[in-house]
Amino acid sequence: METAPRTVPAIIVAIDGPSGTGKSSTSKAVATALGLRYLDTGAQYRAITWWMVENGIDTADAEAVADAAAKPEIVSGTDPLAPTITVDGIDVSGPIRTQEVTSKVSAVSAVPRVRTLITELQRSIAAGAEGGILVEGRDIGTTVLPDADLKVFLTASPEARAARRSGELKGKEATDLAATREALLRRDAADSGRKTSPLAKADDAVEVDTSDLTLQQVIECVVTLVEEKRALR
Ligand SMILES: Nc1ncnc2c1ncn2[C@@H]1O[C@H](COP(=O)(O)OP(=O)(O)O)[C@@H](O)[C@H]1O
Ligand SMILES: Nc1ccn([C@H]2C[C@H](O)[C@@H](COP(=O)(O)OP(=O)(O)O)O2)c(=O)n1
Repeated sequence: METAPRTVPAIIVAIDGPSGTGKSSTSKAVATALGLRYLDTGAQYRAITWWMVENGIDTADAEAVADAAAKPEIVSGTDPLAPTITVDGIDVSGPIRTQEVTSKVSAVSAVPRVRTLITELQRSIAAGAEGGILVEGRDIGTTVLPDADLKVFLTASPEARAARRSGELKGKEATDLAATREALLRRDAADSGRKTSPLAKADDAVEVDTSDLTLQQVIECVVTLVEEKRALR
C-alpha cells in the first residue's frame, strides 16, 4: 500500500504582551530557528501612525484618522532575519521608531476603522505564509488569529521593561528610567483600556513572565512550546 507523503501543516503562533516584554526579539529568534515567517504587527500600527503625522492628520481626531485610514499602502516583509516595512513604497523602518510616533500610536491604533483594515491585512499575510508564521502584537490571540495553534502571552515587571527600553534608547533620545517607565505604563493603560480589541491575554494562551529570564531562556521556552504543538499534529 502506498503511503501519502507526510505534509506538515503550516503552524500559526500568536505572541502578545505589553511593550518591553521581549516579543520582537523572542519572535524573530524563534521564527528563525524553526523556519517560520515573522510578522511584527506593532510596526504596522506604527507605520499608519507615521503616515498620519507625515500627512498632517491630527492623530487625536479619531474621525479624521478613520477617514484617511485606507489611503496608505502598508507592506510588511516577513523574513525573520530581515523584516521590512514600507508605506507607499517608502522604507519606514527607522522613522516609525521615533518618540513622536511612539507617543501617538496608541491613539491611532484605538480607531476601529484602523483596526479593521490592519487586521484584514494581518490575516491575509498569515493565510499566505507557507510553512507557518509567528505573529506578534497585542490582540493576535484574542482577535486577529483566534484559531492560532499556539498562543503565548509575555509579561514582565514595569521595572524590567523600563530598564530594557531605557538601555535601547541610550545615546539616542531620552534615557531617563522613570520617564521611560511612565511612558510605558501610559501606553499599556491606553492599549489595555481601548474599546476595540484591547491588549489582553487569550484564555487559552500560555503566560510567560520574562522578568527574571534571559532572552535566551525565553527563546528556548517558546521553541519548546512550538515543538510540543508540532509533535501533536
Ligand atoms: N528576557 C530578556 N532579558 C533581558 N533583555 C531582554 C529580554 N527580552 C528582551 N530583552 C531586550 O529588551 C528590549 C525590548 O525587547 P523587545 O523584544 O523589543 O520587546 P517588545 O517587542 O515586547 O517591546 C530589547 O533591547 C531586547 O534585547
Ligand atoms: N496587535 C497590535 C500591535 C500593536 N498595537 C499598537 C499598540 C502599541 O502601543 C503600538 C506599538 O506596538 P509595538 O509592538 O511596536 O510596541 P513596542 O515595540 O512593544 O514598544 O501599536 C496594537 O494596537 N495592536
